[in-house]
Parts: sequence; C-alpha cells; structure tokens
Amino acid sequence: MLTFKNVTVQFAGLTAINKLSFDVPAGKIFSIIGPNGAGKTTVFNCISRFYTPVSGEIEFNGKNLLQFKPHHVIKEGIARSFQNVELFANMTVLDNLLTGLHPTLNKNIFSIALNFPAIKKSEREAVARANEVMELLDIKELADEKVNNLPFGYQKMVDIGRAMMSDTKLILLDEPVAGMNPVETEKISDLILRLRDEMGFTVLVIEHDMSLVMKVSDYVTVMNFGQKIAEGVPQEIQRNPVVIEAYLGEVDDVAPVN
Ligand SMILES: Nc1ncnc2c1ncn2[C@@H]1O[C@H](COP(=O)(O)OP(=O)(O)OP(=O)(O)O)[C@@H](O)[C@H]1O
Repeated sequence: MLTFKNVTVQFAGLTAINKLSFDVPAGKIFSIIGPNGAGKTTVFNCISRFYTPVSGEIEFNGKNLLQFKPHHVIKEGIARSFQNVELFANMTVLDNLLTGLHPTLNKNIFSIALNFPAIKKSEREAVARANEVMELLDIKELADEKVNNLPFGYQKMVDIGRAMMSDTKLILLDEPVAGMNPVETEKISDLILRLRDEMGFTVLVIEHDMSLVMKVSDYVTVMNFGQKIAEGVPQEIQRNPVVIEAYLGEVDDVAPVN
C-alpha cells in the first residue's frame, strides 16, 4: 500500500533519512522503532508531505505521493494522529470528530453562508459518520463532553477517532501511548488491533513502548541514524543482536519471546 524507495531527507547538511526503503502491506500493522533522532518522525512528515525528500520515491496505492500537497494526502486516504494530542480542548468530542472531515469537504464559503440544502445534507452525513466512529470507539456517551474534561487516554481515542472520520485507508500513529499509564496503554493497544481487525484500516505506528510494538505489530522496521538496520516480525526483531545493541539494551536484558 505504501512504499518508500531509497528515500533521503536532508536538513542543511544533516541527513535525517538515508536511502530508506520499506513496504507497508494493506491491512497490516507496521511499526517503525529506533532511538531518539533516528528519523522516524521525518518518515511521517514525508508521508504527510510536510517534508520533501532530496531523492527517492514514495508511492501510495500505486500513485506518486510526492506529487500531492498535504491536504491532498488526506483526500487520498492517509490520516495522521500526532505525538501530542492536538484537539480543540474547549470543543466537545462530537465537534472535534467533525473537524476530521474538514479537509475533505468541498463546499465553498457562499454555499455555506446561504445555507444551501446540499450543506444541510453533508452536515447530516458528517454527524452520522461521527456517531459511527464514537460507536466503534465505545465513547458515544461522551459526545457532548468537552475534550479537556476527559482523561488523557480518552483524548487520544478522540484524536485517533478524528483520523477515522474521512475516507481513510492508512492511519499514521505517532507515539500513540506516550505519557500513558499501563491501563490506558492496554486500551489503546486493543484499539489499534481493532483498527486492523474490525475496521479494515492499515496502520503505521511509531512507538517507543516495546510491549505495545511487540503486541500489535505484524512487521517492524528498525531505524538508526536515518537508516534501516533491521526489519521483520516482532519475534525476529526482539532477537536481532544489531537491534538489541542499537536500541533495546543488553542482550541479557531481553526477555525471551513466547
Ligand atoms: N525540520 C527540521 N530541521 C532540521 N533538522 C530536523 C528537522 N526535522 C528533523 N530534524 C533532524 O533530523 C533527525 C531525525 O529526527 P526525527 O524527529 O525524525 O527523529 P525521531 O526518530 O522521530 O526521534 P524521536 O524518537 O526523538 O522523536 C534529528 O537529528 C532531527 O534533529
């Protein structure tokens, strides 16, 4: 579904990503791990089209992603949840979810001002989609709750819910459990599995929490200094000495895989 081919990104002499290649298959959970500064967020910023590589290709469903502007990327079916929850704190859960549709709505300001019937219809459809998403997330009773009254774990769910609002195929999750307690982490890891299994999304995750990565991932790519140093299923990654040295700590510290 998503392919990086020899992608290189540089910032004023610093190579943030160096000839990186990987393939994210449709319907899978694919994780990118690596130490701080390895280049993981830069990968997401290339996919979102905030950054443009100096060389290499990025394809999404067979299309050249580099031809698109950031708002077109969303229309192509790629949605992103950010490292820090970026919701409208004083707005309700329902209204925050509705903002997830904003980039895909194609209405001009005059038809909105004149309150054309087509606008009423798309409003109704948007609210219906938000209700569907809240049902999937099991947070329907929170629809009218202001987001800043919710515990952090629920705010993250709303953030992910917003990414589910449009016609999304690939969801990018940037450190979805950063700052969460174990109960919240468990809830989000269950949600990530449901995104794949019950809702049919493909998920690309950046995460430092190894228990989550090992639990949810179909495939893991490991980056260090902008390069891919390993790739495989979680069990292979957990045993790979190069990965252990670069990232996971001493060999003796790594728990055996069940
Ligand atoms: N806009 C930018 N301008 C200059 N340097 C940048 C920019 N974005 C990223 N970098 C640099 O590129 C390198 C990779 O950064 P990136 O944020 O992708 O790493 P990361 O693996 O996501 O790290 P972390 O786990 O700490 O979030 C770092 O050295 C970073 O300082």
